[in-house]
Amino acid sequence: MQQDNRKKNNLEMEFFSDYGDANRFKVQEVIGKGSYGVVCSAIDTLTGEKVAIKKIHDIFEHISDAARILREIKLLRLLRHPDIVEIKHIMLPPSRREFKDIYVVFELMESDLHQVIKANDDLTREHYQFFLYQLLRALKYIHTANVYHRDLKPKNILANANCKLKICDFGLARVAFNDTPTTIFWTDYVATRWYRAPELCGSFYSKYTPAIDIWSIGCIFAEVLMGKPLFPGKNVVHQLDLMTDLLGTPSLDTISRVRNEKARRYLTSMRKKPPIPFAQKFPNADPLSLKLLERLLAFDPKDRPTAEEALADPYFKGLAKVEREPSCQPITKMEFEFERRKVTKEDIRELISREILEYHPQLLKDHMNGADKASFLYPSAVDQFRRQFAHLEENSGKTGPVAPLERKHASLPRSTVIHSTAVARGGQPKLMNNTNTLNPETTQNIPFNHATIQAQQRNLSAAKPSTFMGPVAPFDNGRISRDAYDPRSFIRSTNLPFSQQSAATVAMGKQQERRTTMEPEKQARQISQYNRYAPDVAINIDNNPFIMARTGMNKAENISDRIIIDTNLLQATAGIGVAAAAAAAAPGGSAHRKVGAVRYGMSKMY
Ligand SMILES: Nc1ncnc2c1ncn2[C@@H]1O[C@H](COP(=O)(O)OP(=O)(O)OP(=O)(O)O)[C@@H](O)[C@H]1O
Repeated sequence: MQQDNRKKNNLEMEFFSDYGDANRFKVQEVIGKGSYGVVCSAIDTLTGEKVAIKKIHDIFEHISDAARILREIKLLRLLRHPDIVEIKHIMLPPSRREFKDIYVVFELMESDLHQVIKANDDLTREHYQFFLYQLLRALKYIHTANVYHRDLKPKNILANANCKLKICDFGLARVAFNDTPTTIFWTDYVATRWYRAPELCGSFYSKYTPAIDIWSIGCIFAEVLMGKPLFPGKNVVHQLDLMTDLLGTPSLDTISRVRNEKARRYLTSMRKKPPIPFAQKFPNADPLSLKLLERLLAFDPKDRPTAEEALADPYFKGLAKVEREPSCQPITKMEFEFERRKVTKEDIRELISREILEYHPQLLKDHMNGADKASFLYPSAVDQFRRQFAHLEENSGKTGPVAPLERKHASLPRSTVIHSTAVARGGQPKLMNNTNTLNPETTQNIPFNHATIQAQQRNLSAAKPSTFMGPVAPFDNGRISRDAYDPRSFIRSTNLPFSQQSAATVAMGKQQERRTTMEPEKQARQISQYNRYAPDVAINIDNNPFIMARTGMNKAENISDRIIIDTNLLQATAGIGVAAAAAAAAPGGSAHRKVGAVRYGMSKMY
């Protein structure tokens, strides 16, 4: 009898281990924090790969948060591309009906573009070109799927030391369906102001186009070239001022196309400004890159190229190849039905569970066959994870961050493609004896010289701890192998070695920066949660930022009335949201993220 029981237990273990996850991931340390959760590095003992596990807690506290998470995990499942971060797995919660947290396993990246820009003042022209190429290639794929990212910024672009960039954070993304009035979709626009297109700063139109993402990519590229944000506006009016300082006031023709009458009037009444030549603003950049940048930053969205057109720009001659730049099948309406209906928390919970099952094939099969029981308690690793995360979070606060062995925040290699064209930021190329571009085809055979790089790192990291030395070349060649849609078949390069000292220093800085920015983030979240219950409206010209700026605080105080205005400074003056104002003042912090973002109202489902 006892033997029978043991046999049964073993069988169960075997069966469950398929999706029980329990010992599969060994969590290592906290590597990031966002407003939705904590991210830890871990080892996937099944594959030996390093992964990043994001714990998203209390996902059902607010339905809009839950919808955001559903949207993100769904999109990342559907958008499979080497330049988009990949979800590898989602842990099975113990109960389908009652779970609160989810653990999402991503491929591990080493840094993000924000850190890279901050720490590398000696990027080369090849880096610039290659960065932009990858971003546009990802965008082509995303846009052909009919998805708009809507929150592109350096922090949402993960980076590896081998120059690989991957777009992440699809929480604000939307799928555009032809038969759906997009107006509703765009009313809850909260994307980061500094990267926001002019038409979004002034609700020029009732419908937006993928050109909003192209604008953001233009801002990001300019930031890469300059080493600092191009348009760091303090509020939307200031944002538009900065744009027109560089681009000049828009032409009458452009203004005449603006549908919002008040915005039109505002633009017409602006002091006339001539455009500043880009060659003057970016004196040392490759003229071809500036020509493309000017196109990306066209004030009128109709003048901006599509991602596909931008990839065909002469700037990418020798690098771009259509076969390496796949499109995506448009996402079907069915997948995003929940965006178009009134849904309850329970509906979203069910949909998230369904998404999780996509990573647990056997259970998915059972589910499809109706064989699973909703009340069934899955053998889940989540309890164990909860304890591990809690322990790490506690300790990372007390003892400071522990340098992850393989993480290289803020480091990027220099080109070893013969002699690189190192361009001091804002300076002339240091060496011009090589005009090699980071051609995925020519670089694929360049040997990856581990030993040399390690030696270089040791020597140089002592002098300049946050700068990474090494080649651009061993990028995975931008090559999309047989199945362009399967990132697993994408050829990956070896990760570069890691300098303990530099990583510790940089990680510390990063951690500190996060600590100081968490409060404003929380504040932002509170404000947006408050606003979440606002009634549904389409873009309302009375909520136009220009009007807000003029009418002062009476309207701003009336927060429950549909909007939070986009001026942290106004909030500060009026004494409402002092923390938000402090956030606005914090340079380079999260202030520009969500605090004070325009929220014209809620989309229909809420
Ligand atoms: N795949 C990954 N590899 C390495 N680090 C990562 C990965 N994903 C996220 N991180 C780190 O964790 C941090 C927080 O993650 P993320 O931005 O996804 O959280 P979030 O809660 O959605 O953030 P936000 O507050 O911007 O919405 C990031 O800034 C990044 O440094």
